[in-house]
Amino acid sequence: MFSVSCAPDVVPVAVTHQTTPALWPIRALSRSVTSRGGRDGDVSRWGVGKKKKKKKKSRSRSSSIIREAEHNVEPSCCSIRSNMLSMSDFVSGGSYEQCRETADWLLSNTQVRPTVGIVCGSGLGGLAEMIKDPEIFKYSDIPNFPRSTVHGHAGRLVFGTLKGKPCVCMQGRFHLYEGYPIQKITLPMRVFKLLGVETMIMTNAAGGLNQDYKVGDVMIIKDHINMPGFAGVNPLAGPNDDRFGVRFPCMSDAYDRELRQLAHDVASELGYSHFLREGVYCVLGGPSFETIAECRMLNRLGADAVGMSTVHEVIVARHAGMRCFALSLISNRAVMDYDSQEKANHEEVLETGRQRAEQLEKLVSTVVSRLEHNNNNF
Ligand SMILES: O=P(O)(O)O[C@H]1O[C@H](CO)[C@@H](O)[C@H]1O
Ligand SMILES: Nc1nc2[nH]cnc2c(=O)[nH]1
Repeated sequence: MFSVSCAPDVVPVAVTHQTTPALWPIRALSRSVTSRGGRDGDVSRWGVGKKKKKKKKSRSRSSSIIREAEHNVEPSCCSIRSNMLSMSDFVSGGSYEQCRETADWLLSNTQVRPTVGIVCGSGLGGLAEMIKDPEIFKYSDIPNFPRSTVHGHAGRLVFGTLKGKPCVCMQGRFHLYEGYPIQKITLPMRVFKLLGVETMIMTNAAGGLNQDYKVGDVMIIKDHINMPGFAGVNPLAGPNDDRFGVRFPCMSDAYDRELRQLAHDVASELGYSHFLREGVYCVLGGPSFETIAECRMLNRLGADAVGMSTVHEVIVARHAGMRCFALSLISNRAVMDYDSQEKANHEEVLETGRQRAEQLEKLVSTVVSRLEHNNNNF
C-alpha cells in the first residue's frame, strides 16, 4: 500500500529558507531603498518627517531594519509602520510593461519558443528534470521575478522540450502566504503568454477532503473554489489591461474539458485509473493548515481537495486566453475527526510527492506528447 511515513533522509525545513510575511515589508523597503540609490535615496514617500534632523533619525532606523532583514533576523523594532510603503509597493507586479520586459529578456536569452507552460507543485519539481536540452534560469536572475522561499520549490525556470514539445517549466511557484502581492505571484502566467504559451499545465500538492480519496491519489481539477476571492483577493482586481484580457472573464470553463478527457484516456492506458480522481480544488491563503472545523466546512461546500495555490495562476492564465489543465496530488488527508491523531505537515506533503513523482511525471509528459497529436482539435 501507499505509505506516507517520512523517510529517514527527509531534509528538515530550513528556517532561513522561509520568509515570513512579517518580513516581507522589510524586504520591500530594502528594495525601495536600493532602487533609489541606497542611503541617499528619496525617503520622503515613506511618510518620514521632512525636517532634516528627523529625516536623519528615520534613515538610520530604516538602515538598521534593512541590515537586520538582510541577515534574515527579526528586526529589533517592534512595529514597521504601514505608511512606510507606497501603494505601488503593494500592488506592483503583473503590469504589461513589467511582463513585456521579463518576456523580452527571456526571449533574448533562449532560443526556445514554448507553447506549453508547466508549474511544478510542492515536491513535484522532478517534472522539470524530464525536459530535454534544458536551459535553466534562476528566478533571482530574471528581471521582475519573485524568488521562491518555500522548501520543495527550487526557484528555477527551465526551457527545453518535453516529448518534442517546446516548453517552459516553473520549478517552484509562488504563494500568497510568502507575502508577495497576488499580482506578483501570477506574473509568470502573463510572461508565459507573451512568450507564446498556449496551454498551461499546473500541478500541486493538496489535502484530501473527499472521504473516498487516499493519500497518493491524483485528482484532475475540474473546478475550483476561490476562497480568498470571496474577500476580494483576486489577481485581476485593480485596473484591467485589455492587452491581456477582458474585464470580466468567464470561469465556468476554467479547466479545459478536452484536456481532462485526454488525461483520463492516458491514465487508463498507463494503468493509473485506480488512483486517478476528478474533483474540486479549494484554495485558501495558508500558510497554516486547516482546522478540523474548516475541513468539515469545505467538504460540505463541495471541495474535494484543499491547497494554497494554482487557482490564482489559473485565473490569470484564463484571463489571457490560455487553456488550463491542473492536477492535485493528494499528499495528505485533511483531518475531519476530533479523535484523529493525524496532523498535516509539509514533510509528509513532500514525501508523498517523492513517492508518486514517477507516475505523475509520466502522466503529464504523455498528456503533453498527445497535445501535439491533438493539436488540430484544439
Ligand atoms: O500548492 P503547492 O505549491 O503544491 O504547495 C502545497 O504544499 C504546501 C503545504 O505543504 C502549500 O504551499 C500548498 O499549497
Ligand atoms: N491548505 C492545505 N494545503 C495543502 N497542501 C498540501 N496539503 C495541504 C493541506 O492539507 N491543506
